[in-house]
Amino acid sequence: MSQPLTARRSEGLTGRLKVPGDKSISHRALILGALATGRTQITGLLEAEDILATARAVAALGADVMKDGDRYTVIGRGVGGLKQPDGPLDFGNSGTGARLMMGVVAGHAMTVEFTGDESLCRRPMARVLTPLQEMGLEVEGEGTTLPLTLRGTQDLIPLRYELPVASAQVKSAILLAGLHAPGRTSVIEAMPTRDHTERMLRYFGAEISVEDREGGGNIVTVCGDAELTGASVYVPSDPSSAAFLLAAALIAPNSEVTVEGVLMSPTRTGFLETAREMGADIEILDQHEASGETIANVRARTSNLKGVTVPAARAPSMIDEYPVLAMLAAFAEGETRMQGLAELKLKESDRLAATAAGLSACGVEAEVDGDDLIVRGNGGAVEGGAMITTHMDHRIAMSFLVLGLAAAEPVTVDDGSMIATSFPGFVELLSGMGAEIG
Ligand SMILES: O=C(O)C1=C[C@@H](OP(=O)(O)O)[C@@H](O)[C@H](O)C1
Ligand SMILES: C=C(OP(=O)(O)O)C(=O)O
Repeated sequence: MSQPLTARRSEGLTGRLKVPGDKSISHRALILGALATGRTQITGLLEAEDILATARAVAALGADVMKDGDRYTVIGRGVGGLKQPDGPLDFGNSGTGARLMMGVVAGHAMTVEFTGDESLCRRPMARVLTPLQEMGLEVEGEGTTLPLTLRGTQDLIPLRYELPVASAQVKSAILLAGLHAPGRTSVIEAMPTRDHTERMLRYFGAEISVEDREGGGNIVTVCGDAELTGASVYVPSDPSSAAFLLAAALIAPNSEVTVEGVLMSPTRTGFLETAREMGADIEILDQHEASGETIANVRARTSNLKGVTVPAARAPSMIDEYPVLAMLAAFAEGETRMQGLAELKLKESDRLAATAAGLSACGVEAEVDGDDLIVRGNGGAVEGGAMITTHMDHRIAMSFLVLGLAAAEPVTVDDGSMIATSFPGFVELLSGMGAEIG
């Protein structure tokens, strides 16, 4: 059942708060925990629908997943040791969960049906299936969208693969399959994407190397027949979730908000870099290392913003933040052009089209020009007063609710229920900052 939500113009948003754990690291902690021998303890795991779907999937494959207070424990079955599940694996709305687990199932002699919700069943899977089929995975039928039945094998062949799209999900699926293949599996990426799989694999004891690729990017190589050992994982706050609260503070008058313990991996900080180029008053405080990642407190204050050009090369480091960046652009003076965003058409919805349509409905000049998104702000005044179609997309819902906090008229999103897929507590945290939302 859809749950409309409305945000009204609010002033003086303030607070020092934490957002839930990083979604990418949470998926990987559960998956590597299941593939390791022994006990993996995870603190700060994101308890959102996408992650709970991955937890159910690894449990269906034979790992023990237990919760005790705010700590999760996974008892793994070792690389190649998972068992045939009794029924289909349902990944709900989550592209990451489905695609990474395809890499895992590829390395086991089992037949597994993968499925998901209406949005996930529209998303392209060939990008993962093609390299995994080269390694030995079999796919029943001709389809390349879920539901799909996959047959893995214990005799995977190692692969050297050049990514045709900048995608951490594809890279990770191949590396996870590579754990099961004898020899070295390499993924060549022209643009560096988030590197959480590589970092965590090394932390769990896999042999993995990252070399510079000539002309830019990386060559990531994992050694097969790997053994992983259970470890303790701390999940820092998700920078993609933090971006919504920081954006709200930047556009709502008289606001100052600090988000604590945010993951600051350079593969994830494109939003902060771009917002600063737009003139945002953002400060990075108390930066330090924790569990092999850099984290910091991030403070944002109401700012006068100006339009900028965002180069395509920055896209992987802020791929999920473009819809909310577009909301900042709506309040900026002048044109913001976000370049090279073909991948955004393939997310939970076509985010380029959904963002441009929603902004136009709110009286903001916005258009899609090929793979670019263009937003023309007029320096602070946004009408609002629209009902936004979210197309089962959590980030579209959250972005337009943020816009509504600073628009002249209230903004309603047709369905806020999908927010729970990545950011449980979003509405409550904003309310706690003084926002009129509900
Ligand atoms: O690897 C990951 O955890 C993710 C990678 C990105 O997708 P792509 O790999 O498709 O760019 C991102 O959009 C998604 O939210 C999480
Ligand atoms: C694209 C996203 O996630 P996924 O691909 O895992 O569904 C997202 O969270 O914005």
